[in-house]
Amino acid sequence: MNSRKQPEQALPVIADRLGKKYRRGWALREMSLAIPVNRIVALVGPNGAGKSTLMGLITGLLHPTTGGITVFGDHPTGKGLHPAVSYLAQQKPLYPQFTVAETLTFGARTNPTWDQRYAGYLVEQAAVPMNAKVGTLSGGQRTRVALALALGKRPRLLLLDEPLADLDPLARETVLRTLITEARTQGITVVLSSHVLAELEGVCDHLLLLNRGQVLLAGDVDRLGADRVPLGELVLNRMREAAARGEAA
Ligand SMILES: Nc1ncnc2c1ncn2[C@@H]1O[C@H](COP(=O)(O)OP(=O)(O)OP(=O)(O)O)[C@@H](O)[C@H]1O
Repeated sequence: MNSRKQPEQALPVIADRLGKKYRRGWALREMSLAIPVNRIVALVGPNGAGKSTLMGLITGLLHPTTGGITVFGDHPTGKGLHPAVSYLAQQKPLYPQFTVAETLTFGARTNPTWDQRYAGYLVEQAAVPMNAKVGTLSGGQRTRVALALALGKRPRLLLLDEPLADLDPLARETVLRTLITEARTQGITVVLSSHVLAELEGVCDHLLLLNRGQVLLAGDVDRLGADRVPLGELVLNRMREAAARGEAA
C-alpha cells in the first residue's frame, strides 16, 4: 500500500474500469463498482464469474491488467494486505503443527493492530481448546480459529472467499451468526462469497452479482427489491435474463 494520507471517508473498495486478463483470456472486464461501508456484501455469480479474481485484486495478490482499484483510498501494491483488511480463503492456510494459542501468537506478531483479548474471546466462545494442535481440529473448529485470526486483526474490511463450504449446516449457521454479530457490533464491512444463496438470505444487506467478469447487479438488497423477493430468487431471475440474452457464463 502507498503511504499517501487518505480521507477518513474513503470507501472500502472502489474499482474503476477494472480488468484482469489471464493467459486464457479476460477474467474481469471494465468492472466499475463501489463497496460502501458497514455492509455485509454477498459476492455471488456462477463458476468462473470472477469472484476470486476480484478478491485477489482487492488483496493485492493479483495486479490489474487495465483500470484501477482502491482499498480505503490506497492502491494495493502486492506487498501485503492493507492493514485494515483481513482475508479468509476457502483453504484457510493455518499451520497444522501450531497449537491454537501459537496461532494467535503468530497473529499478534504479524499484525500491528492485533487485539489478543478479542481473538482469545472468539476462540473461547467457539469452545476450541487453546492447547489443541490446529491439525487435529475439525473443519468447523478450524474455521472458527481462522475467523478469530482474521477478526483479531481488527479489520475494517473482511473478505471471505467461500469460507463455509466445508462446514455442516449447523456449523455454518453458528459461524455466520458469529460473523454477523461481530460485523454489526464492530462496524466491519464484510464481503462474503458463496454459492449457497439460501445461507446469504437475511445475512447480507448488499448484493454484488458478477457474470462473465462483469457486474450484473449491485446495490443494497432493500433497494433492489429483495425485501419483497428472496435474495436467491432475485439473483436467479437476473441470471435467467442474462441467459436469455445469451450473456450467461
Ligand atoms: N490463475 C489463473 N490462470 C488462468 N485463468 C484463471 C486463473 N484464475 C482464474 N482464471 C480464470 O478466470 C475466470 C474467473 O475465475 P475466478 O476464479 O475468479 O471465478 P469465480 O467466480 O471465483 O469462480 P468459482 O465460483 O468457480 O470459484 C475463469 O474463467 C477462470 O478459469
